[in-house]
Amino acid sequence: MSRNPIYLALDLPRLDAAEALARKVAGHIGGLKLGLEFFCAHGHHGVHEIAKLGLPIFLDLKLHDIPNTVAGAMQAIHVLEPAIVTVHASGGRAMMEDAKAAAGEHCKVVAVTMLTSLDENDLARTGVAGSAHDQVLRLADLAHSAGLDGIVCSGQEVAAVHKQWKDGYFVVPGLRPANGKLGDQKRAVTPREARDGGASVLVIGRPITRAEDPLAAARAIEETL
Ligand SMILES: O=C(O)c1cc(=O)[nH]c(=O)n1[C@@H]1O[C@H](COP(=O)(O)O)[C@@H](O)[C@H]1O
Repeated sequence: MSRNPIYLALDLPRLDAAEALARKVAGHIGGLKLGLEFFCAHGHHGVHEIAKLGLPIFLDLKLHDIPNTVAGAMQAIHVLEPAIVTVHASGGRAMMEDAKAAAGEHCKVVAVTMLTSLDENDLARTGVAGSAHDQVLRLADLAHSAGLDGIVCSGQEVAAVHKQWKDGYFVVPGLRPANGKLGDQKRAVTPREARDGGASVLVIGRPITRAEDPLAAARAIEETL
């Protein structure tokens, strides 16, 4: 059986709580995602502590700056040996090329295309006309041409991206079980739909971390896949 594609988003302010939760659901997930909230609060020390659980670490820092600065940041996180790191595709081709060149040999670098908390109205307000679908495909193409391993997109676009980038690595967040609370997510699909669309990684946070019984929630999601 292939590896469990669920990466639990540990967006929790306390390190001990994050560690305890990860330990509890470890048998029902394939990896752990540490994002901005976690990294700003706990830095390298926090990553080392969570890595002790033995699951692959997805360091979701969504780097977005000039190429030289992003390459320097990538070098600085080398020691943490992340399995996956994110940059923003809108940082441009040179930035993505330099990020990939600076990444560790076994680290997948994936580009965030259009955040799953945005819809087409939000996109228009940033000055980008057209559909979410077109914007994601355009940025996926740019990330591919820059030599990245894959992209981050919503489950609404993943099948289309998969069609044009057969061996890409596709990270899909913004997932909600049927009838799950959306919160700030606007382009949500179920974990099963994302997997069927060709997602390589399913990022799931609040449906597990905020559940009354996180273990039961993780198990129930795993069973739908
Ligand atoms: O890069 C990401 O992981 C990401 C990209 C994106 O477009 N949307 C998105 O929600 N995420 C992350 O995925 C996680 C989703 O969390 P939940 O909405 O709680 O499941 C959060 O940690 C976000 O930072």
